[in-house]
Amino acid sequence: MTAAAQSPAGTAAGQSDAILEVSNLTRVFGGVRAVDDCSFRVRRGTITGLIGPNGAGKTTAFNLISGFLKPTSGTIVFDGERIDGLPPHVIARKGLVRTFQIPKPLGSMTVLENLVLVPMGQEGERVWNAWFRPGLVGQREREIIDRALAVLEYVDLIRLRDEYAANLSGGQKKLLELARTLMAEPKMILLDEPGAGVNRTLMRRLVGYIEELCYERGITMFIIEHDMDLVARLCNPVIVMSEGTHLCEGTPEEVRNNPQVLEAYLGGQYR
Ligand SMILES: Nc1ncnc2c1ncn2[C@@H]1O[C@H](COP(=O)(O)OP(=O)(O)OP(=O)(O)O)[C@@H](O)[C@H]1O
Repeated sequence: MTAAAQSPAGTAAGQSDAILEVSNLTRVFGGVRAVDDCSFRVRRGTITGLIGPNGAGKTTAFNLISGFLKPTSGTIVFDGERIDGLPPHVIARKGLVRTFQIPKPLGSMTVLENLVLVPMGQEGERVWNAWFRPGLVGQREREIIDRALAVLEYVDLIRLRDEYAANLSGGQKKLLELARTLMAEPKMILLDEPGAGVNRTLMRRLVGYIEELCYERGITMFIIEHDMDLVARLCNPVIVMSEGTHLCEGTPEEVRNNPQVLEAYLGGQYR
C-alpha cells in the first residue's frame, strides 16, 4: 500500500502539496471538445498561470473547476475533496472562488451591499435591513458588515461604499470583484484575465494585491492571462493549454522557449 493510500482521506501525503488536482477532465459542447482529457495540478501557495491560444479551453476549464459548468467526464479534487459537478456556491463555501474577465457585480446594489451578500447569500437582505435598524443587528451581521468595511479599506474602495456598483469605472469594478472574492475567505482564487482593460497604475496595484494575498495570506492564485509580460512577472509555474488539453508547464522562461508552445500559438491565432 502506498503512503498516500494509508493516510486519512484528504490528508494524503501526495495531496498536501497540490491544492487542486484536475484529472482527465473533458467537456464537450455538441461536436466541440472544449476541454479534452486534460490533467494538471496546482501547488498550494503558488501564483500559477494558465495560458494558451484563443479557444484552447482555459475559460471552460475555469468554469468546470468553479462549478459554473458540469464536466462531461473526469475528476476535480480541491483541498483533498472531490468537487466536480458541485454547484458554484457549494464550491465557494469550500474556499475556491473565481472572478470573471468581465466583472459581474450586482449593479443595482451598492458597493457595500455587494460584499455583505457574499457570506450571507439569501440572508443578505435581512442583514441589510438590520443595518438600518441598529437595535436588530446581531453579532454575526455586525461581524459581516465590519469585515466588508475592512475589505473595502484594503482595496481602497471605502469612499465608494454607498455608490451603486453600476456607476463604478471598469477598474473599480475589478477591485470590487476582488473584494467580493475576499469576503468568501478563500483558500484559492481563480482570476480570469486580471490584466484585461486595466491601466498601468491599477495593474500595479492588482499585482501588489495578488502577490500579498498569496505570499502573505497564503491564498493560492490561479490566473488566466494573455499578457505575457504580466505572466512572466507574476506567475510560476505556468501551465499551457492547447486544443483542450495540457500541453506543458514550467517557469515562464521554460514555456516561452518551448517549441511546442510557439507552435501552438502560431498554429492558432497569435495574440
Ligand atoms: N457554451 C459553449 N458552447 C459551445 N462551444 C463553446 C462554449 N464555450 C466554449 N466553447 C468552445 O470551446 C472552445 C474553448 O473555448 P474557451 O472559451 O474555453 O477557450 P479559451 O482558451 O478561454 O479562449 P480565449 O483565450 O479566446 O478566451 C472554443 O472552441 C469555444 O468556441
